[in-house]
Amino acid sequence: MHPFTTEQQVSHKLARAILAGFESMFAEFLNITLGAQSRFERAAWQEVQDAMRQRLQVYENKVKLVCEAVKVIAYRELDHSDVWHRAKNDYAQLVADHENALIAQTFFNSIYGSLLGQQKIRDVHRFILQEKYRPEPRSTDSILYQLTETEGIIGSLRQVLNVFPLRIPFENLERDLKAAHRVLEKINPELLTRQNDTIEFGRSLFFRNKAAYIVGRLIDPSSGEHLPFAITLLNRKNNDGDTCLYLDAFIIGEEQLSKLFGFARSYFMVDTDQPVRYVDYLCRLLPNKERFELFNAIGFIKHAKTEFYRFKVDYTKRMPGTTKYVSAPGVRGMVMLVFTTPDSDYVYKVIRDRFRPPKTSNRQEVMAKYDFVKQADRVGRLVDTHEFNYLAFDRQRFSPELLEEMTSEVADSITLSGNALILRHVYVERKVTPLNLYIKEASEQALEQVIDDYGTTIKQLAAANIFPGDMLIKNFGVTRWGRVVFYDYDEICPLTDCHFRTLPKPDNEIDALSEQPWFDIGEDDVFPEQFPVFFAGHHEAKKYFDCLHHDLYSVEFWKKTQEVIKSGTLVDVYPYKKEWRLKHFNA
Ligand SMILES: Nc1ncnc2c1ncn2[C@@H]1O[C@H](COP(=O)(O)OP(=O)(O)OP(=O)(O)O)[C@@H](O)[C@H]1O
Repeated sequence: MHPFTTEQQVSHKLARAILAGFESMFAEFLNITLGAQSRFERAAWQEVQDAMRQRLQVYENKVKLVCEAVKVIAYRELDHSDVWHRAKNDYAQLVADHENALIAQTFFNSIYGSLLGQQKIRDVHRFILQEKYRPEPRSTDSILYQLTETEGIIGSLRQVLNVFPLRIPFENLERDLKAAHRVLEKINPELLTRQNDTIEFGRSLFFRNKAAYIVGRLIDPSSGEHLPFAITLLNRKNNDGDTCLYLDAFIIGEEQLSKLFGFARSYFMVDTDQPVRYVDYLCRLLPNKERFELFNAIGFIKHAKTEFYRFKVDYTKRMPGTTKYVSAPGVRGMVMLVFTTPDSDYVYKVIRDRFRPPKTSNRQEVMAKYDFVKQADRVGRLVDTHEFNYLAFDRQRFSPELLEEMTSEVADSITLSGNALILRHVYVERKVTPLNLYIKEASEQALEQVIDDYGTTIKQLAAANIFPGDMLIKNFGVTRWGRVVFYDYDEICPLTDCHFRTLPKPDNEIDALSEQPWFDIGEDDVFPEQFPVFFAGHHEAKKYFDCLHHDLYSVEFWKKTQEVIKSGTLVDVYPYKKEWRLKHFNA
């Protein structure tokens, strides 16, 4: 007698097919990641950009393929709830001892969600909230090296660097170590006197853009206190034309490391098949970062969404009953309805059903712009977005004003069902202080600093071939570290698509006095001379900008930047302060 019913057999096949799909997805993701070292050694920066984009596609492409296979396997039973319930249990058993069970479970959720429509999703069919599917702490020994500091911190630094067998030699390691000594003397002299600390660091390098990082911590064995660090390796050609390594920075402390893992930066490539353990470890180094932020930082953006959902549910449970979702502070968007709670670190952005004039784009175009940002090198200046479909909220948690606005402005994106308000489509972003609000409260010194950084942001984005489109200061925000970032993406585009022009001179009085443009303006035309309008009503801010970034008003600046981009030059952006860069201390 056959031990299985047809339905049981189908469930088991589904579980196996999805697991095979997951393994194949993971292998592709890993293969691209494993190439990071060679791309770094060859200084193949264009390939670095291409690989980053390619890796972002792997998950969704694989989900599509597996869905097709699953449709064939499931056949008549495709929408049988109990078949999927059993498939989930079978899958749970198959991945019980899997190194990356957590990510594999997310993959199952993605397949189920894609095939059955997110609306049908219930917890019995996916791995999210049940306690038994929550992450358990595991040992991180297998991903770490430990050394005991016997020759002082600089000697240990030499030992750490020798652990990684890169194909290119150091240009002059002793010079760099001396420079590191001088930096520490200035920034943290106490560290130079420490003895017998344990130095612990990840076995895998973290690659991003043109850099490779060693990430770890110094542990004081007597007190158990620890201090996270990152070592930055860069490369360049020496006088003989050979590509050589050099140490660019030895960054120490949680604040510095936190900036390195900031939400406006691109994703790291960490060549490991144990990413979950890396996240567990990074959580130890950066206790102020959430798990989903760290999964995101190393490129597991789909699994980061599962972790975000857990975080959101737990956070909401802890929220006092009186705390409500309200409109985000700042100027209301014409395209986006944005809400948050006063204490939350995140905002939710929903595309409005109708855009207010003068906006002329549509939902698809806006989504394409947000997608463009996801694929771009965000150079630490574009806030990362997490796109969700069918994200559920407790309706009681919305303030009456917001609920009213939502039912009239984003009715196409919400479903009200009992106590739940389900957002069919929403972007989640890290909350920052809108620049227009920040400058109202800023001291003279803070104002000068932030306006300087606003100009630098525009320049860094330009160098990375990104034109924000709408550069009004209300569209920029300030992070808790005082960095300016951009968050309004509906007019963003590649800089090389823009046509920069000088304003034509009127040759008669009627034209000169006209309030409307009297000359033809193409869709891609941009007139930098008009940029001072971004400061409408902020005279002090404009004064600093005029002084520090006057070049942004000239067509020459923009055209020159376009030429540099077209020549294939990729911008250098350092995710740490100048003071930490050793080059300033080289003798
Ligand atoms: N990440 C964020 N952190 C804090 N506030 C934000 C964030 N994103 C948006 N906001 C707030 O929501 C408002 C509208 O957001 P956003 O600029 O993205 O919408 P929009 O409709 O595209 O705007 P616009 O009408 O300028 O095109 C902002 O002015 C700001 O006050």
